[in-house]
Amino acid sequence: MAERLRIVLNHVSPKTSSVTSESTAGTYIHRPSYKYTLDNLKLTDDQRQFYEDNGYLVIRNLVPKEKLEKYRMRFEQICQGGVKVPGLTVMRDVAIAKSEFVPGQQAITKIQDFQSDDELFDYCTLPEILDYVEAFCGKNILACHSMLINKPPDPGKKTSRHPMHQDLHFFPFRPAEKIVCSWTAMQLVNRENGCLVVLPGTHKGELLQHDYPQWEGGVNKMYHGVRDYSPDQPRVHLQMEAGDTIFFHPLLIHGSGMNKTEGFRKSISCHYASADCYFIDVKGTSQDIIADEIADLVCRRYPTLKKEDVTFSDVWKFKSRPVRGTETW
Ligand SMILES: O=C(O)CCC(=O)C(=O)O
Ligand SMILES: [Fe+2]
Repeated sequence: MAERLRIVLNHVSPKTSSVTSESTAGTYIHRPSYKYTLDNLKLTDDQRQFYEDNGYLVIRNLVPKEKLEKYRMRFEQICQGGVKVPGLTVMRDVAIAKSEFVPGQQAITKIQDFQSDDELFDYCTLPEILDYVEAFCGKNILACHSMLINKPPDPGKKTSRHPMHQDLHFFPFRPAEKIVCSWTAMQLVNRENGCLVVLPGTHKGELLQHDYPQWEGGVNKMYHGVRDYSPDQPRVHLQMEAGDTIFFHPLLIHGSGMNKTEGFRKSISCHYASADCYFIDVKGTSQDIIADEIADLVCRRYPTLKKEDVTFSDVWKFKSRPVRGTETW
């Protein structure tokens, strides 16, 4: 009987590796072992297995176009200086003097940390997205890192590229499988304007050493890349339409290409973590350099703070907001 059950279950679920456990009734049953996803109602078996194997999943047409238009308009208002958002980080391109909205100012490549702006933070609270996030983080979800990325037309120096990296490099919380990024294209994003590039399966590896790449034309602030990255590994270029959303694991190696068009390429993203995540001390690890850089940035913004008082963990706790469930860090 047990042998027959084993054969039947293996036959039904040939793609999932299985572990054998003994049920209370004493019968051997087979449960698929999943490392990167939780039991959930949202993902189909194929989607779940795809994420397990590849470390990412694209859901087409997930975010309504009207929402994207609202986020775009809010971004424009912020860039024009009409709205001040407390805590917002504005990043400008190293090489491009021509801004999209305010002539004579360095181009804004990214705004980060819009947790205190209800209009942009609306993206991080969308039920369409959180229903998927539950499959990775569980029921108590914190939005911990929000970004709107505005990849500028490349000035010919290739500075619009985003080096290949793992997002976990920036985070002092674990476990990695309880963290996920949602990244939504706000327009057509393709190889011409610099789509996301991923190395499937790299989420199964370790957190690697990151540095600023040695690029001739300069590198944008915080654009750390994987050291000794081998460009020969299989890579996938993800062409996406407005509203298409990718969910990906924080160890997945990814980056984005040069923007060869005349327009700014826009996407919006949020990293989520389970409220059950715990903090680690990054002293003496490969994350030391990013912790130090972030502490410098915070001290420049709040000059009354002393660097030794700014802990990497506190910065992340400060930015994070519960978006499903009530638990927090
Ligand atoms: O949108 C992009 O170009 C990629 C951005 C990214 O991966 C990041 O900021 O961590
Ligand atoms: Fe990233």
